[in-house]
Amino acid sequence: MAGKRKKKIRVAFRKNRQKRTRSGDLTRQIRNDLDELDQIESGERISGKGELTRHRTIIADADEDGTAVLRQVDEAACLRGRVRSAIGANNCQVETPDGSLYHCTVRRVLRTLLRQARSPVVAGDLVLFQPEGDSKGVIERVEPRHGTLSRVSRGLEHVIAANSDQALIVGSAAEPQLKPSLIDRFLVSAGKGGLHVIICINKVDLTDATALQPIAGMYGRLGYDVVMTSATEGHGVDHLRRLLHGRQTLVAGQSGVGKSSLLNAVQPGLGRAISGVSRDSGKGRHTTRVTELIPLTEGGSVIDTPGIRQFELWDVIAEEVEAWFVEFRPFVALCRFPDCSHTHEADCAVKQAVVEGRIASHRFESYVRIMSGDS
Ligand SMILES: Nc1nc2c(ncn2[C@@H]2O[C@H](COP(=O)(O)OP(=O)(O)OP(=O)(O)O)[C@@H](O)[C@H]2O)c(=O)[nH]1
Ligand SMILES: [Zn+2]
Repeated sequence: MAGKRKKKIRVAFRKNRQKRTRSGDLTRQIRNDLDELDQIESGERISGKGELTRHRTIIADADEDGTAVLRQVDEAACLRGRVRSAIGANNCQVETPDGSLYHCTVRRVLRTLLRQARSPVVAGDLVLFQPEGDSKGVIERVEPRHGTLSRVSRGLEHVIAANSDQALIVGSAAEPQLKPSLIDRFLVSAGKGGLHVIICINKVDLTDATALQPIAGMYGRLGYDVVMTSATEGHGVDHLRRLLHGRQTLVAGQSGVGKSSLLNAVQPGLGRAISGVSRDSGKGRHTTRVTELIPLTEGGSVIDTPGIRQFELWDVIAEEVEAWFVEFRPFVALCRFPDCSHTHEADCAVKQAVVEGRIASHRFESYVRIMSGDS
């Protein structure tokens, strides 16, 4: 009997979908999402026709990048805010423009729609939520995102944070050793996400700074801001503070390079936990576990992210990787084959430029590793 009811519901749902598809107001993304919703509802979750009807009327549109938008939200009853942190869909901190904090959950249908993206709501998201009392609420809508950083996790896109102007990519001169290949991966993702990049090399107190000049100079010539810092000794902190002032900055980098220490130095009193403290208490590394937006008192905000060991790239196609290796550009047109991937082909002008020292060999090695799917 229950089976019969589910079948009826599925048919009604499908008919409705076909009708709307014909009228052309559903994008391919939303059709996929509806398929998934269908599957879920044909399973255990649906409680009755009323609920199905509610879903049907709520689901209206999806933007091309898959960000779902629920058009029929009662905007007058909602507040706007920015997500400070999101630990799963039931635990989001949202800040309104007047500085009030709300502890929000995410409307179930929105979660279902965005399930495939694995990131229904992330730090930095601009949302519309229905307040419940003074400090709680339900997120009804996530505005289309810009300025994102993503990575792949179990084959799915994992948006780390949204709506930033720039990414601060932190590496350390030592402990752990600087990993240019990781920086190069970040550069591709940040470029793809539309973020300006600042490369920060921290812990310069641990090495001879002149040894870092060639690599700093190389990234500088490629057009990235480069800043050398020592969070413990204060070196370069004023420069970094100026670069962050008034902007929305996403902070990323390997674990232990000093991201939290740098933020504490930029804004004294911030009190971000640093790895040394947790190591003493025996809790090991990866101190920053939650991606969190922190307003800066002098204007702007930073989004601190957990350290990332392996930064896999999301859905990058060959042409895109090439686009973010900006120094390849003058040579690409000179390759013998117009679709040259600059890996195995003969008469490749990019490879020739590497041999002649006009492209840094470690940059070319990073490129080859990314193209071969190595992480
Ligand atoms: N010598 C030196 N040590 C530093 C510097 N900055 C940070 N450290 C130390 O490096 C360790 C890691 O610092 P964190 O600030 O926790 O690093 P993190 O990048 O935030 O680490 P995760 O939270 O795991 O991502 C701590 O023991 C810091 O004291 C620096 O400029 N010089
Ligand atoms: Zn080539």
